[in-house]
Amino acid sequence: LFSSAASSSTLTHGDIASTHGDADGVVEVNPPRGTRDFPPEDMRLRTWLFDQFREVSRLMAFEEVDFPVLESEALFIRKAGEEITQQLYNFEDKGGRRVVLRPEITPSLARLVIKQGKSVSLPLKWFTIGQCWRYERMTRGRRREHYQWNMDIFGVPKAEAELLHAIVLLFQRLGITSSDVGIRVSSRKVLQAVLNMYSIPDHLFTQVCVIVDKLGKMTREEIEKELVSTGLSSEAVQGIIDVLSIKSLSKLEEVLGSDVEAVADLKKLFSFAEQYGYADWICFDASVVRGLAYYTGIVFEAFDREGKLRAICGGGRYDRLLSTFGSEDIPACGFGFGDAVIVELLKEKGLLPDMSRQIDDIVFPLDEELEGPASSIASSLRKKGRSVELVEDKRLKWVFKHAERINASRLILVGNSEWERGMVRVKVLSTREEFEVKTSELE
Ligand SMILES: CC(=O)Nc1cnc2ccccc2c1
Repeated sequence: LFSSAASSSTLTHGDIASTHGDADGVVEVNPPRGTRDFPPEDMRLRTWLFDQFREVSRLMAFEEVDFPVLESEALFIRKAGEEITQQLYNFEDKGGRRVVLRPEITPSLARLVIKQGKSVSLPLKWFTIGQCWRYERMTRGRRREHYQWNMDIFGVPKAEAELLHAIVLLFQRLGITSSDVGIRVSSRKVLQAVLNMYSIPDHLFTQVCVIVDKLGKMTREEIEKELVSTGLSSEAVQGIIDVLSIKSLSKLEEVLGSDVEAVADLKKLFSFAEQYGYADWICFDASVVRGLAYYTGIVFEAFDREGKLRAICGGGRYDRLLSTFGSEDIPACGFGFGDAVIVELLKEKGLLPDMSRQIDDIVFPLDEELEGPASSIASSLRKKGRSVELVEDKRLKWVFKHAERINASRLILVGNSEWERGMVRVKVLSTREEFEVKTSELE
């Protein structure tokens, strides 16, 4: 393309559009289906949200890690029928390798922990904010990508209370209260205990979890049908549904007995919640199982108490994930917090922060031969840490309007008469006060 065009006088739109554009020559300006651009205003909101994620990670003394968005497909092949593994954004690369755009972060975390092996001392407290992908038939018009904040703890058999604290701290930073949002907490060991009561074989456990996670999204009949199709007896199905509708720990204790691990774990967690001071944020709800196959213990998800939105975040314990990758197991727990539902919630609650631009100084030469001096003023102010916009070949009227639009604190006008006296004119936009100052004393 460029070689042919370069031979002619200049590269024209036609040369490029004919290769990249469609009939009328304009290239498709929208991003691929199900994906988003982040123009400045949207990017300011995203940066603000991610800064809250980072600050909470710092408060919790977690270390930041990162991974490629591209991963081996093998990391996500699981047989439990999860929606997330049935919508892999997968393909074969030019080297014939089966790869995916990752649908979640946890398997990458596990891979790095295994790779780091002996060279890292436990416990590990790692966080990352990363884009995740799914290839969903656009019939449902849902997004194919989102960003997730992940917080994970490796090497601590009981650390879920720390994760819940991180989630509560995040909500509090955003101005969300425990009357806006709750966190449903349960344990997969509840379901384990029920399956044992009906002597259902262990290999059905993850499948049953994935199915009952759809409680509330599918009708009870559909769930019962799916459970029966995995080979469960109808009284086992009934027993599962009955236990999963329990909403109090004391009721659970009555049904399962107090020597069941699930009950002991949960009672301990709820007493820790009192000590952390977030007890009014959490509630026991046996129907919480979460839809990922690898959870083995405590699971939780945050929800809006008005019940208008999907889960805001969710997570749990996954003590057996590393052995599914052929490595020694290490106790682990973590959560994922998406960038979509939380923004919907903030909009609902009128909690979106002011996202307008803000810069410190606009520097404007009042005529052409002062462009040099204006650049030196801008340079010295930037060295002092001021954000400076250097404006040129505009009319003064435009500059005043522009200063208002981008919320500049000051307007620095470089004019001939002042410059000859080693001065510049400063206009403080908030107070309208205007004064001259020695160039050398400007800061
Ligand atoms: C509300 C939303 O955007 N959800 C979403 C969007 N993209 C995803 C991509 C991968 C996995 C989960 C995803 C979830």
